[in-house]
Amino acid sequence: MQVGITGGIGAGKSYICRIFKVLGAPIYNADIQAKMLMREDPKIIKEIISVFGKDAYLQNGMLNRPFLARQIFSDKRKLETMNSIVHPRVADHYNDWVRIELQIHPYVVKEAALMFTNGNYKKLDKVIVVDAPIEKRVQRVLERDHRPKNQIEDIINKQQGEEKLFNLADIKLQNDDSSLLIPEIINLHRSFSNYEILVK
Ligand SMILES: CC(C)(COP(=O)(O)OP(=O)(O)OC[C@H]1O[C@@H](n2cnc3c(N)ncnc32)[C@H](O)[C@@H]1O)[C@@H](O)C(=O)NCCC(=O)NCCS
Ligand SMILES: Nc1ncnc2c1ncn2[C@@H]1O[C@H](COP(=O)(O)OP(=O)(O)OP(=O)(O)O)[C@@H](O)[C@H]1O
Repeated sequence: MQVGITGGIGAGKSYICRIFKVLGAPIYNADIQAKMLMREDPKIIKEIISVFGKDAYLQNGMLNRPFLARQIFSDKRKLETMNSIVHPRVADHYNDWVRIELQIHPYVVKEAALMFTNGNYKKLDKVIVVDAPIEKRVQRVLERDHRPKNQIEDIINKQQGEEKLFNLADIKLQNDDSSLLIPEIINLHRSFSNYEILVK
């Protein structure tokens, strides 16, 4: 079974994935894997340099994340170009990963900020949307990242199309401290672990 976890910036996707991980589920973090491919895949590196210039990488070959973040989160066209370079490769990489993981685990969790606008949710058996009040999300990201507040607002703006489709999710988790998350996640873990048996 393939479970997706999505939600806007700072909603708590990674926080919830850490709990699924403790319960034994393999987690695919699309943000992290995208960065790995952007650093290691020669074809992607070439395309990124041709669009964004040599400043896209630091001298040691690492991604120049603040530079790229300034470029793509303030310019819709550049964001779309970046998506078209990176997302197809992430999709292939995820497909290779999931084939192996599902041989040994009853379910996997894919964490990604984008899942509905690109149609990826259709390949997943269940999708969880994590949500929290906007002020809380901004506050969490201000504490987590060294990111200017206006960039957080830009990102929220760029993710609006995705948020409009959150009603397509199967499960909604409110991560606003108003309810206990861990028992809810343990229940989901139990039902996902038995999903194939119940469906068959
Ligand atoms: C520009 C980059 C290098 C900035 O890295 P940085 O560590 O500063 O930010 P981080 O990756 O944590 O992203 C910040 C927030 O923006 C969101 N975000 C990242 N990429 C996108 C995107 N293409 N569309 C919408 N939201 C995005 C993240 O989910 C997160 O909420 C990085 O975000 C990136 O490479 N993005 C493009 C690749 C991509 O689409 N990744 C998302 C998963 S496929
Ligand atoms: N319920 C919670 N209690 C305490 N801290 C939390 C909770 N949920 C999230 N956080 C913290 O808030 C910050 C943002 O959460 P997290 O990184 O999981 O969000 P995200 O949805 O994965 O964000 P992004 O889209 O930016 O990757 C993190 O520092 C995380 O540890």
